[in-house]
Amino acid sequence: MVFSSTSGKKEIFMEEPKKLEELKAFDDTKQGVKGLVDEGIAKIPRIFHHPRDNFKRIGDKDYIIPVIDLGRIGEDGSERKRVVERVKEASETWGFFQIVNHGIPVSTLKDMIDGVVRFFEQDSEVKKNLYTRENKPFIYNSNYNLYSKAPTNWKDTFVCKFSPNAPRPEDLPSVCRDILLEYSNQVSKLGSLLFELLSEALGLAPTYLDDIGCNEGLHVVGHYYPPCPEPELTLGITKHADVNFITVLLQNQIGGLQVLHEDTWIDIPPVPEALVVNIGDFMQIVSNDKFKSAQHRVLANREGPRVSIASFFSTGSHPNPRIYGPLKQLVSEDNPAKFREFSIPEFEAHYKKCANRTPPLMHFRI
Ligand SMILES: O=C(O)CCC(=O)C(=O)O
Ligand SMILES: [Fe+2]
Repeated sequence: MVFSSTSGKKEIFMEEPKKLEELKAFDDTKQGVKGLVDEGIAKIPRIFHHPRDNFKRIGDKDYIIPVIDLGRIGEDGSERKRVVERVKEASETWGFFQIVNHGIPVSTLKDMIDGVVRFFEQDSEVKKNLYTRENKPFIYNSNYNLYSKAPTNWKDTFVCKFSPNAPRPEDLPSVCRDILLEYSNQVSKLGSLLFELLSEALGLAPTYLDDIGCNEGLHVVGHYYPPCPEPELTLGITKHADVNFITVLLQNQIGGLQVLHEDTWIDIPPVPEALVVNIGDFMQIVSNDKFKSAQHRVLANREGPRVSIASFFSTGSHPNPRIYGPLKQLVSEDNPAKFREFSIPEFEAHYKKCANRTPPLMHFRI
């Protein structure tokens, strides 16, 4: 499962509701936001207008979010301890950190970004044939929740589902098939290491989170944010939290990603060769609020395209008999469970019905 949720607070999305016919006309082009930019529009359509918020903004190339070097953790026990401590602190404070020397070769990172660019910049008549809102192993469209009340984002996206069921190679587009297979393989190994470090950061055995199925689902999502003629009117991705265990994000050099921390938007600037890791709602729930699933967003940009690849680690899909809730080891009389337990089918039913109004963190909170 991969989901994301917008804030649970009541938000005024637009002065007037989005008009179905405008959404449909945009969807029917099958050319996404990139198609609008290719046409040379100078003003963005109304469906992309977002409300402003009143949060402060700091950052602009300040490296506030920790950058953690994973380089020597295999060789040196005391180095591993220090890394686990930093992962713990970042997960508790920010819900976000960056990692360097993470084991994925720089050439693979570069090839993956190039592969996403190749996909979105291929011949539009060929790409059009892949545009879909059906549940397939590889889904390309613009705004998976286009027809919801949420504002429309200035981006196009593909989702590729790698596990629990691996796609057949022929399900993947040939322009980026090889690198998608290579990158997913590498990021999956990195995910296992991150779950070990996060387990240790919670004071658990290294395999604990893996054993409870946090690492069974992997979706690799390619985002393409075309340059925007009126970036102050819209967003690349509206404020949301990720509804999974963790996300590993590769971004190109354009920037725009921000995390909301105590009513302030903080930039997460691109660091060469680094990957961004963020905690999702499920991790906040199993950690009983110790780790934070932080709200984040992406600004639209005059420069571009911004390209990012988000790898979502989550539970596998049906049948998953496990019950999720705060881990028994992390609750006590003094620190009682802050969420009630739920099954995945129960979670999915809730999500389908009203995720955008009540994110799971609020719905399952005691
Ligand atoms: O593109 C980015 O930097 C963020 C993507 C993101 O937040 C998401 O896919 O959930
Ligand atoms: Fe996200």
